[in-house]
Amino acid sequence: MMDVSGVGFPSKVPWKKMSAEELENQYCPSRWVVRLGAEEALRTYSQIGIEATTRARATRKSLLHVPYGDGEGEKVDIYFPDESAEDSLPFFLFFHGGYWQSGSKDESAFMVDPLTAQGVAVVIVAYNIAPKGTLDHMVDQVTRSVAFVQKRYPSNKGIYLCGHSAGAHLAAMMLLADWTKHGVTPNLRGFFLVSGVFDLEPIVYTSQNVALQLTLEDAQRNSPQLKVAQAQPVDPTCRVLVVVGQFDSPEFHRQSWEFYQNLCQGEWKASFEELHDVDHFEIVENLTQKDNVLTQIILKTIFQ
Ligand SMILES: N[C@@H](CC(=O)c1ccccc1NC=O)C(=O)O
Repeated sequence: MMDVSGVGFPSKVPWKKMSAEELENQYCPSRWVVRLGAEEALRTYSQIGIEATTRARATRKSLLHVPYGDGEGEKVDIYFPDESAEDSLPFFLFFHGGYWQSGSKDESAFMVDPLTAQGVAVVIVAYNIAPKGTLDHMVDQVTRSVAFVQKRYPSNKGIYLCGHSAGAHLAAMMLLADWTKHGVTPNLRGFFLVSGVFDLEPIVYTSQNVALQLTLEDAQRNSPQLKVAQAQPVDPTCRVLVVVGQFDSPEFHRQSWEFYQNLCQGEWKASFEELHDVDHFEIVENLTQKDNVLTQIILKTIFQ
């Protein structure tokens, strides 16, 4: 493909100069894991997620499989701190990753233990992954899940959205949501966008698109990167934290950094963190631990 940036300048879209093989590699997070082989990394991630979910369901007060809509699969699990009023709490919503085609709420309750221990209600959101769901449908589902939490807990002490990888994309789309058609403006106080993808165009040219079937137009319509600098925050004090792991691929680093820069061009109260010594999966696995840096950043943001 042609480099449109001019001779001697690094391209603003380096992926357009990559071979198909290199692009595939850049967008396959498990291949960048250094501590384990790719398959073992994926297995470990899923095992830690399942263990954390089993523990959360056994030890925390919870409401499981609560419908946020009429569609099959439109369910959330809500985990509460012990002995607290259910409604006047900060609510932390988590959207799992898996390239919009794998993962589920039933293996994604990573952060329930350390956050509920500090008085935060945690909501793990399910959405219809591909090929059942299209990306437009997932974005609509996630929007309705956020509106549902606000309607059910109107005296909440803030709604915080966190997503990982593809889930970070879905969370980022909420920066652009039009709440008027949902009859409620959620009390959004913070976003934690962990190892996300914000410009979906390169995904169209990878094997991830076999299940997703994104056209270029679908990808552009669903790319917060192209829109966020022009979007108006509902609440200008709402924090947006963009986080990437040291061992995430260069393309994942570029996606996070450029999204952060676009947030700064708009009126968002954004910050950027590269987390030392973690890969695409450890960055979330470590949220099971209370003394982990990202867990602490999340708690400080909620209780600042
Ligand atoms: N097939 C992908 C899996 C993957 O990307 C992934 C798996 C679990 C949670 C997040 C992921 N990435 C983005 O959503 C890989 O091998 O890295």
